Formats: sequence, structure tokens, C-alpha cells
Amino acid sequence: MHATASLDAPSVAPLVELRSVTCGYGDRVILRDVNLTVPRGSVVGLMGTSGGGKTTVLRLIGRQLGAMSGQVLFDGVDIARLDRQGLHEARRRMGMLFQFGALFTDLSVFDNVAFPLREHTRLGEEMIRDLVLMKLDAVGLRGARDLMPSQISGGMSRRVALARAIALDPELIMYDEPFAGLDPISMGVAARLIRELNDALGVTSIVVSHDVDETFLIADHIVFIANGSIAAQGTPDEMRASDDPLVRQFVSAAADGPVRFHYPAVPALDDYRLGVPR
Ligand SMILES: Nc1ncnc2c1ncn2[C@@H]1O[C@H](COP(=O)(O)OP(=O)(O)OP(=O)(O)O)[C@@H](O)[C@H]1O
Repeated sequence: MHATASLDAPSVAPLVELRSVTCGYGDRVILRDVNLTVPRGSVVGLMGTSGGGKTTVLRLIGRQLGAMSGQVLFDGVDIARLDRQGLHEARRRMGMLFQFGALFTDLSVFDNVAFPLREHTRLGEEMIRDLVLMKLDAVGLRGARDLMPSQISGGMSRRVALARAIALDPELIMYDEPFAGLDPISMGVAARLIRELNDALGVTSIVVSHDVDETFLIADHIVFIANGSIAAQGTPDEMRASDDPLVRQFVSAAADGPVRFHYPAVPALDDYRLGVPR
């Protein structure tokens, strides 16, 4: 029997959606009335000014931070409405990779990747072994399984952390500054890996990054966050062609523009009081 077309059709609803979200810490509002859509299967680059609220978006999605108003939908479900168990299950479908996705230093590469499988599943060791080796293979480090974190480079550690983040087969992978501190070659490797894994695993990825070259290379969609809201968004090509001064400043890495290099201050001469007797 053939399935009907409607059953075959992939769901087109976005995997993640922020609807009019306002949030912050304490009384301080960080994001105001933000709307954001992350289509399934896409790589979305979240860029923008330092302190603008990019990491806060990731925290919202994982509900490490609740919205003051508005909704955060994951796979069509308002995550604020999930009970403990529901939230736990939703989080299992998300892989989080923080900048220095610290590995357990006293565990081998293999055991680091096995950790979430041992912690969250009842799979036998034989199965865990195969899964770990598959994940390590996906990041090119199957051969490094017996090394300790102190024996591998920073770029390799990042890849092991990525293998660990995909151990439970998440549908969404969130990367916070995945290229920070990497040399240009490792950066290129990491960027390609993010895109290739996204496509090979059929997942959706959100990449918070300052690195324009790498992020523009792999993202389908770029979202610029500044001053608590979305300042601009579009494809990397649209962003490159944008005449929005903020986007231009960011793309050309200019030191000054709408985002000031100097923190607001009284004029330097007034501050230094040069020649003014004290
Ligand atoms: N736990 C917290 N408590 C209070 N304020 C916080 C907390 N976490 C972040 N903030 C503040 O919220 C604002 C946004 O922070 P966030 O980390 O989301 O910015 P970002 O865009 O990721 O910045 P960067 O690119 O510098 O990492 C910053 O002003 C920061 O100081």
C-alpha cells in the first residue's frame, strides 16, 4: 500500500520559533519582542554585538531561562507549558555545545562520548561501543578513542565535545561560539563539520558566532541581534549586499560604526584635564 502524499510530506513547521519574546535577567530586559524562526534542516547563524543577547536566545530555547512574555516553541510545542518530564524529553532532543564544551579530563575520549549514553539510556555496553565509535567517526576521531583530553589539541577537543553532543541523536544542535580560539585551519574544519553533520544527520543547527567568514560559509540564514532585538536577517548573500550600517560594520569588521568602539565617556580632554591645574 502506498502512503498518501500528505503522509509522506515532511512537516514544514519550523523546529524552533520565538514569538514576540521578551526576556531578561531580574528586572533587566535583554530581548524585547523578538520573533525568530528556525526552519527544519537549516543552519541558522546568530550574530551581532557583544552582549546583545545571542547566548540568551540559546538559553531560552533550552528553557534555562524563561520568557517574561511571548512564546518559545520547540517542534510546535510551547516549552513553557512542559512539565518536568516533558522538558527533560525536549532537552534530550537538543544538543548544546558551548565554546569550551569542557570534556571530563579524567575520562578518555571514548568515555566522554559514552557518558550521555550511559547516563540517559539503558543500552548495553556493546551497543554503546558501536554508537560511540560511529559518533567519533563522524567527527574524524575514531582513531583517537583511547586518548585522554590532555593528549589532544583544542580543535580535537571541540570535535570530541561535538561527538558527545550528538551522542543521543539530537534534532537540534546549538553551538555557542564554536570557532572561538581556534586557528584558521581548525576553524575551517569545524565549520565544514557543522554543515556536514547538519546535512548528514538531518538535524537543525543554530550557531552563535562572531566569525563572519565561517558562519556565512555554512549558514542558510543569518540573524543579527543588536540592542535587544533583531536588527537584520537574511541569507549570507543578502547580508553581504546589505546597506544597513550595522550589518556593513559587522561584515567588514570595522572597529567603529553604529556600534561604537568607545564606551560612552566624557571627552578625553576633559577627562585627562591636560594642562588644567588640579
Ligand atoms: N545570568 C545572567 N544574569 C544577569 N545578566 C546576564 C546573565 N547572563 C547574561 N546576562 C547579560 O545579558 C546580556 C546578554 O548576554 P548574552 O550572553 O546573551 O550576550 P551575547 O550576545 O551572547 O554576548 P557575547 O557575544 O559577548 O557572548 C549581557 O548584557 C549580559 O551581561
